[in-house]
Amino acid sequence: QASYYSALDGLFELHETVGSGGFAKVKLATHVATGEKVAIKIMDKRQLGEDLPRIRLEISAMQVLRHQNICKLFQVIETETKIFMVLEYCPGGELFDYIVERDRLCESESRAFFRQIAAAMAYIHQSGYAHRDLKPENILIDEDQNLKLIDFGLCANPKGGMASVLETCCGSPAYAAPELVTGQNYLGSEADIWSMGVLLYALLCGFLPFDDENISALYRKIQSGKYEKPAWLSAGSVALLDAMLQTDPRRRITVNELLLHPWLMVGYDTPVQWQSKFHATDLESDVVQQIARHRLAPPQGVMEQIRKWDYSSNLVATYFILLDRKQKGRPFQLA
Ligand SMILES: CN(C)C[C@H]1CC[C@H](N2C(=O)N(C)Cc3cnc4ccc(-c5cc(Cl)c(O)c(Cl)c5)nc4c32)CC1
Repeated sequence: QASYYSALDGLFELHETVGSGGFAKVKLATHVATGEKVAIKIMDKRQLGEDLPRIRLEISAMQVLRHQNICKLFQVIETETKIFMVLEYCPGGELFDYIVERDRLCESESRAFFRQIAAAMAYIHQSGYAHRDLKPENILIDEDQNLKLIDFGLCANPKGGMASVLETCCGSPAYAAPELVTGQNYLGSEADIWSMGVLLYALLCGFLPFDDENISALYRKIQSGKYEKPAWLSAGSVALLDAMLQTDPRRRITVNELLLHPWLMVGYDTPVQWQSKFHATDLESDVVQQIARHRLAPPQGVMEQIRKWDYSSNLVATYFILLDRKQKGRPFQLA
């Protein structure tokens, strides 16, 4: 397996492979200009086949969706055979493994995580998207124990905004809403709320509310909406789970009602800050200054270059990576 890619020469130093999902390989790397760690998702276009449109969708969604709880896409490098996605480093790995290692999380840790998932989903829905494949395998943990959503390969951004219904059936069955498994027309935002209910249950219990090796038995359980309520679940947790795991999507809690639900507020005196901390318009001037100084170039010229938001350029990646360090309160300088 060649682990030398000329397209990355001088831009990134490649390290170990940390995972390989079906048609992609994920390697850790160091961004040479800033010395910062990143992850690079490497795909071979010839192996992608009919999955190529899904990757294009994931890339375009991640370029638009910039949020503190969504894994940041810093750069996209494409050759005639490969696509390289340069991504925010999440050393904590998947939330799925985090739960498995602990059996289940206590209510307060589940709440701290769930508030971040609700923030990401509120932002995604407000941006006119639906994720449609929410599960702990698609949620990563960064170096500060913050959650980062990944895998927007199934996300929908229907032309008519969220109001239009989505026909395609997708995502992972155990997290799929009843209206989805019965092939009815459904709203991505409503199906996402159901998946969030399944996710919250997985955090609090360490197993799934609806599970069966037999797929049609699983679908029947999902459509029944009946699930085990272990004794360790508080009344507040059960009330919220019931509000999200409503089989009738019209009776299901909406993401805006969720953000104000009492369960999310226990121990917190502020509602979930779901708006994105990232502003595409006004650039962070001290980051621009740092780059301009290092390049011995006028700041104005650097700003104009960045504002093109050309994801294939190393300048945009450098800006994003330094901005990310600043937002994490870490020192940022150019190597
Ligand atoms: C089965 N899975 C869905 C894939 C698994 C691959 C390794 C990855 N990882 C790990 O498992 N560490 C232990 C290290 C690690 C560090 N930083 C990462 C940063 C980004 C990503 C990432 C991976 C994929 Cl497949 C994406 O589409 C996106 Cl948008 C981002 N994975 C990272 C990652 C976690 C997920």
